Amino acid sequence: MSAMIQFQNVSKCYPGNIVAVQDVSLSISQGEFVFLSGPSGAGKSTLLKMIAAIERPDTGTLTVNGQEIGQLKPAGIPYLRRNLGLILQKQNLLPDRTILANVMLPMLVTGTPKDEADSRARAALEKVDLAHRAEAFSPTLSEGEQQRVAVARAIVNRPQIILADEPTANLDRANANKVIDAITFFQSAGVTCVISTHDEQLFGKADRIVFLNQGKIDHIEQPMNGKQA
Ligand SMILES: Nc1ncnc2c1ncn2[C@@H]1O[C@H](COP(=O)(O)OP(=O)(O)OP(=O)(O)O)[C@@H](O)[C@H]1O
Repeated sequence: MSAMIQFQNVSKCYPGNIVAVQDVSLSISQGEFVFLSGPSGAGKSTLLKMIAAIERPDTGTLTVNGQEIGQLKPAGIPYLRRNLGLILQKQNLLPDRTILANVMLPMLVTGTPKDEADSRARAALEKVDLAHRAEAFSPTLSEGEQQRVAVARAIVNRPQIILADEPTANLDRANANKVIDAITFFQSAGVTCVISTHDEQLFGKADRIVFLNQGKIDHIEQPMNGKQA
């Protein structure tokens, strides 16, 4: 399978000489489900931010869907992001719009006709088991339900890649599983998923778990066959 995301000897420092990522080489195939794990400060969020071109590598090359992030011109960023579904710990749902309107928003921004946006948003809410709350406002939803809305919002534009930064932090087991199961549903349809997590109980659901420590890859596990790479 072709590489959807390829880090080659990538390093990244923040101002003040803070080394966040050090010489990381990692190839993620199209349709793969990868968890990034490791202690706080290990560099998980920084890797995700570089894939989304929120940060750029200082050295090395990072290629996402055929585009080299370090060479990306400002005009190329919306195109890259159009193919990414981002799920963050805090979802930033608009509190004064319905759940349906929140999920429709990314499609309306990219010019999808309203009727189509409406039906695709309802279908996405169905997938995260929230179709019955379409007309509700986000402050009336539990944190777990809001996170599932964020999953629906991230996938409505049919991205090729889903990036999630600790999407199950602060959720109880049942809600954490629902969030991951919703993401897994889209991954089974061929979407590449890269998710940072501390939650070891989720590890069995991934193709690979990349353990980071102090900005470097410590080791990689493949839970399906128990092999260590
Ligand atoms: N904007 C920033 N400016 C300066 N330093 C930063 C910035 N963002 C992250 N860092 C530092 O870079 C290192 C890697 O941080 P990063 O957020 O990637 O780690 P993480 O593995 O995602 O941690 P956590 O599990 O706590 O979210 C840390 O030392 C962090 O303090």
